[in-house]
Amino acid sequence: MIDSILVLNAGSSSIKFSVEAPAGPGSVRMLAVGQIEGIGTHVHFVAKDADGTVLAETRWEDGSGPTDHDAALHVISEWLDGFLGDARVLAVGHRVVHGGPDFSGPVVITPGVRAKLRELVPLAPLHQPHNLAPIDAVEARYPGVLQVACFDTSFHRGHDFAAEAFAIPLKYFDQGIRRYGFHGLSYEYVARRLTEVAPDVASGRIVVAHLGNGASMCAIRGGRSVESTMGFTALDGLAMGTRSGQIDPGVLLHLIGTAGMTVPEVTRLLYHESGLKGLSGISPDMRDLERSEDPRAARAIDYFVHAIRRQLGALAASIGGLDALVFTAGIGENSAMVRRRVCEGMEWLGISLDADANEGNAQVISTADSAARVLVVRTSEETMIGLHVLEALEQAVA
Ligand SMILES: Nc1ncnc2c1ncn2[C@@H]1O[C@H](COP(=O)(O)OP(=O)(O)O)[C@@H](O)[C@H]1O
Ligand SMILES: CC(=O)OP(=O)(O)O
Ligand SMILES: [Mg+2]
Repeated sequence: MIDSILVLNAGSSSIKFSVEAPAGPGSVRMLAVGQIEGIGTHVHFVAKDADGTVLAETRWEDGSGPTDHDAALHVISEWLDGFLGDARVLAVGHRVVHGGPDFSGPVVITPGVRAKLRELVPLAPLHQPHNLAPIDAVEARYPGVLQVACFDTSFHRGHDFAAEAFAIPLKYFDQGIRRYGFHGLSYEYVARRLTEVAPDVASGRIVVAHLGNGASMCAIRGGRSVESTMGFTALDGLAMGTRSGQIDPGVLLHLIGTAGMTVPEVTRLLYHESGLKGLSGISPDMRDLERSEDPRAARAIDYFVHAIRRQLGALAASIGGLDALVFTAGIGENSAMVRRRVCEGMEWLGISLDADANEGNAQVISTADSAARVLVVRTSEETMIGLHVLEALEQAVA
């Protein structure tokens, strides 16, 4: 087995991983990739090799599978132990959702860094604890190995003040109460992929819709992030699997002030009980809602699509038009229905969808004469993390 870089990516409903081999300066070769997805709903483990051949797969339909991130990490570690055999683990890269004001790029994890990342747990309760737990597990399994944290927030640093600030007194901005934006590793990867799959528009005005269990959108111009729908936390913007997305802060004042709810209760409401799950009363999982004939499922999807369309208009305004719209992540890559409904009636923005290409999950799903290109790009936060880790390894030996 080849000396490898291990990548771990804990999302809100999944843990994804990959094993990458350094393949010369600035490039990695994927040896294996896998995930446990559907934590909390239909939990499913799969690992594949570079050709997509399934190396291992388990579906637990009877509720006996891992029910939380800790248990999911255990399943993945056991599989990785067998896969890696006696290979040397050169370094481990972790997705860490919140980098706060201090981390604007990947960082080698030291006890001091680890402590700072722990302080950010309240700002990303669905992610940060699950991003940090594997750091300790890896240190116990491979003592002293180089570990690198790669942040969802980094790609968005450098936004203009108007896109980064809240209109509250400036001292709060200075205290770090800003719009950080998330899913940055995914957007960074998609921006790079566009230079390969759509080089003529890659440096233009792009809106990327990362629609997974967590969902956000990003306006990109000249390959750089200009604006994100997510803010101080990964609660803002679009409605998500279990998160509310944008909400009038007056609602929170009412719930806490007049209705007497506690902060932990409101936290639970906004992070765990809202979004598609809260609106439908059925499931946070888009696949369940697409299958359901319950009108509440249809209304939850209506809300999800409406929020995306509204943000698409807003983000196109912030970059002065639209050269390409890109769909990515679990829903964006797989739900032709959501993509179709987002694009319907968007001719005013230059979008003309090719219905057959969309149904067939093609890479380009706009018509040949569409003024704005519409694409489906499979994201890989893991590849982006692998590349960042490789840079850190090269710096460590330089
Ligand atoms: N074939 C599919 N059709 C519709 N939705 C899908 C499909 N496959 C996955 N999804 C949705 O993708 C979401 C999970 O996306 P993912 O990017 O893996 O999430 P995470 O935010 O945990 O990383 C779920 O809502 C799931 O229903
Ligand atoms: C930031 C975020 O919401 O991530 P995920 O979509 O992986 O839950
Ligand atoms: Mg994700």
